[in-house]
Order: sequence, then C-alpha cells, then structure tokens
Amino acid sequence: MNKAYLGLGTNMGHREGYLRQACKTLQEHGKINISKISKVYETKAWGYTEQDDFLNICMEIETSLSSIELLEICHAIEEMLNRERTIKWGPRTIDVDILFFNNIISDDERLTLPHPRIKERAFVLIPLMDLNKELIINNKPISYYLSKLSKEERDEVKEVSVNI
Ligand SMILES: Nc1ncnc2c1ncn2[C@@H]1O[C@H](COP(=O)(O)OP(=O)(O)OP(=O)(O)O)[C@@H](O)[C@H]1O
Ligand SMILES: Nc1nc2c(c(=O)[nH]1)N=C(CO)CN2
Repeated sequence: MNKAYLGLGTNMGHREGYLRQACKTLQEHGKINISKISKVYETKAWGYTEQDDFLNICMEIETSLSSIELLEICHAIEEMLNRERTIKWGPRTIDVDILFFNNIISDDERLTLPHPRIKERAFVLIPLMDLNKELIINNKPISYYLSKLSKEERDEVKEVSVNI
C-alpha cells in the first residue's frame, strides 16, 4: 500500500462545503483510505495576495493507486467542483495537491515530488505538522522549514473550528 499526503485549499463560495465534497469523493473512492486529517486552518492568501482568505487542510491517505493515477483523481475533483484556472495562484473553489507520495523524489513537471513549494508555505507546513512531524525534504524535517518562516508568515495561519 502506498502512503501519500495531500494538501487541499479553497477560497471561493461555500468553502467548508467544497472541502467536505472533496473529502467525501476521496473517501468514497474504492482505492483510497483517508488515514488522518489535519485541523482546519483559515489562512491569508499566499503568492497572489489580492484575494479572499483560504481554508486549508492536509490529509494522509493510503492508496493502491499509482502517483499519476492519484494526480488524475485530484484533477477530476478540481474539475467536478468547477475549479477555473485564470490567475496564477488565484482564487479557486478547490485545489488538491499531492505533497508527498511514499518517499518518491521526482522533478517531473507533471508531478513534482515532494511538492516543490511546501518549504515556503506555512499554510501547508502547519497542517502537515498535525499529521506527521517526521516528514523530510532534502534531509531536513518539515519543522526546520517552518522554523525558517517569519512569525508574521506563521501567524497568517489560524486554526478554526470547522467540521469536515
Ligand atoms: N505534486 C504535485 N501536485 C499537484 N500538481 C502538481 C504537482 N507537481 C506538479 N503538478 C502540476 O502542476 C500543475 C499546475 O497545478 P495547479 O494549477 O493546481 O497549480 P496551483 O495549485 O495553482 O499552484 P501550486 O502548484 O504552486 O500549488 C498541474 O497541471 C500538475 O500536473
Ligand atoms: N493561503 C493560501 N494561499 C494560497 C493557496 C492556498 O491553498 N492557501 N494556494 C495557492 C495555489 O496553490 C496560492 N496561494
């Protein structure tokens, strides 16, 4: 069985609803089991800042799918929930990224592993820390990268009480 970590984000419309639908679709897939789910965080937009706040979560899954098959499922969920690609890093109903897939390291443009921007993103590092503090990128634990971010960046990620 493969172990993977996914990052989900949404900042349009009924954000909890989109997260719930994405989780339900993943859980109902016969070849995916959600083994852990992080707390829910409300986060300031990163990268392209002129947009509404996001809700972000991460999850750990077990799956018999290959990494590319899993990527196809992530894209199918984005399509089902009407994600549109207009502005780079812009508003979206849902984004489902593969953060880690086993210990695979790949610089393939279609599927880069670990996801290339985890290290800079408090909105990913903080929920990942809920799941597994031992995750490693370039021989360093994710806590190292979180400690390198400024207090301001970390403070932009706030736990909220939302049930998914
Ligand atoms: N680990 C990965 N997880 C998801 N998509 C990936 C990954 N590595 C590469 N990609 C590719 O990145 C492309 C762009 O993805 P997407 O439009 O979701 O980017 P984004 O979420 O806006 O930005 P970012 O990639 O910085 O999170 C996808 O077509 C996908 O094939
Ligand atoms: N806070 C936050 N900012 C973002 C997010 C996101 O999920 N959360 N996703 C982006 C593109 O992947 C760009 N910026």
